[in-house]
This record gives sequence, C-alpha cells and structure tokens, in this order.
Amino acid sequence: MSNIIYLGYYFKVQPVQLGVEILIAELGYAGFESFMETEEGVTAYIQKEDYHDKILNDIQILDSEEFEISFTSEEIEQVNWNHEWEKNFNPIIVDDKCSVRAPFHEKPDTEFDIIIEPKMSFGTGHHETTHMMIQHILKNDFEGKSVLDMGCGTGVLAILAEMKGAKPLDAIDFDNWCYLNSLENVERNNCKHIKVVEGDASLLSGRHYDIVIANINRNILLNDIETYVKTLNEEGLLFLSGFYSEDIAIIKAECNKQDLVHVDTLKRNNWVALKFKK
Ligand SMILES: C[S@@+](CC[C@H](N)C(=O)[O-])C[C@H]1O[C@@H](n2cnc3c(N)ncnc32)[C@H](O)[C@@H]1O
Repeated sequence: MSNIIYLGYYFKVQPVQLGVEILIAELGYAGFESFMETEEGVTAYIQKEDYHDKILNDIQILDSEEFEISFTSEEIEQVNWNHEWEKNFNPIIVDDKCSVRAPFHEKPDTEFDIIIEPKMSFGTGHHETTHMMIQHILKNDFEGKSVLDMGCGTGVLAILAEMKGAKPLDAIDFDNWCYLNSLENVERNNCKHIKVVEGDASLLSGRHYDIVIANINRNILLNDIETYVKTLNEEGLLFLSGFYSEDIAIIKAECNKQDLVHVDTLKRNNWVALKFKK
C-alpha cells in the first residue's frame, strides 16, 4: 500500500515452533505492516527503505531467540499511480454516487465527481480500502462537521468530505509527495476548506474534530488510535481502514479501550473499513 519505496520480505517458518500468529505478532513489533499467510509461511511488508537495516537486524535476533526461520527480501519498485490509472482507464464509480477520475476522463453522471492526478500518491479509489472509505463517507452525514483525514494520500477522502459539506478539514500525510499532491488535488477540485499539512499524529495535540478518517495500516493505527480519540468531540465518529479481516479483533480491542463503540463494518476482498462512535 505504499506510495514510496515498498520493501517486501518473504519468510519461511521452519518449523512453526510457536505458531504463525506469534510470528506475525513479533514481526508487527519489529515494524512490519501487513501480513499474508501462505502455505510456506508468512509474507510481510515494510514501507520505508530507512528501516531496512534495523529490520534485518531485528529479524536475525528473532530468528536466533524464538524461531528457526529463513527469509529472502525483495525490493518492490515505487508505484507510479498515474501509470496504474492509465492501465485502468475507466474512472472509479462508487455506489453510483461518486466518481474518482483523471483529468482526461469524460465527466461521469454522478452526484460527486472527484478529479485526481495521483502521481506517486495512494488514493485513486482503485484500492479496496479507499473504495470502502468513500462508501462510509457517502453513507454518513458530513454537513458542517469538522474533519481530520489522517494519511490523506491524494487527498481524495478529504475532498469528498468537503463535497458533502464538511468544514473545516485537515488533511495530513507524513510523506512529502502526498502532501504536495494533496495540495494540487484540493485546488483542482476547488475545495476551499481543506488545510493540507505534512506530518503525523504528533501534530494533533489541542486539535478537535467531529469526524476522524484514517486509512493507513494496522500498526500505525494501533499506535495512533489513542491520539485520534483524544481529538474527537463527543458523539464524534472514527473511520478506520488499511488492514485485513484478521486484524478486526485487535483494532476493535484498541478502540474499546478508548471507550469507542463499534457501529459499522465494510469488507472488500478481505480488506476492512470500520466505523466507531465516541
Ligand atoms: C493507504 S494510503 C491512504 C490514502 C488515502 N487516504 C486513501 O484512502 O486512498 C495511507 C497513507 O498514509 C500515509 N501515512 C502512513 N503512515 C503515516 C503516519 N504515521 N502519519 C501520517 N501519514 C501516514 C502514507 O504516506 C499514505 O499516503
């Protein structure tokens, strides 16, 4: 799910002494972000190239202490979402109500029409998690609500939220490409109430929102949910995506710890988008 450099590590557990679940938990602590169980073991992904050496070191410790594992790592090239977009020429239409399209697409007949030139940022609507977050936004009342879009990517979710009447909005991403790309897309869609900021959850102290949207990944969410909840006004809503069905329990447990109530679940190809209420 990265828009930067995406490193993929392929692991084989030999033998599975403590079980794949525990290996996945340990890999999570080491900084990996998503996991797929395969017949041979686990495929785990990490987003940032900077972590490469640290991860290799952690994995070697893990190997000697807890597991007998072998692994290979593979660097996956930076994704240029414009090329993906051109390959999938058709605009994305969600629930017949919202289209996400490139400037060169013809204008579809939908209530909401979002124009995105993604370049290197994630968020064209092709991905399941973006699609489901769009569905959540379409289903909920955003009129006059203050909104945080954390991990904004192309800014697509904040843009739709503004089109549905939300204001003011903060769209935050820690990646410089996404920050610059969101600025462009916000302007391209004529949004007037979105402030795009480069950074992460450490910027949130003292800020308050009626709705927080975060489509990131399991580990960042587990780390940052507490901070998001502190920014939520009473009766506020939190929408979370970027993880698989297997992670629902751990995400719900973290939200329950923060006294949030789970109210809605969307699933698409094993990806999940959850809605909570304060
Ligand atoms: C899965 S993409 C989602 C993009 C867009 N919101 C969407 O729904 O399509 C996750 C985004 O979160 C950003 N991100 C990852 N970790 C972050 C963090 N700790 N703080 C802020 N942004 C982060 C990434 O740069 C990426 O643009």
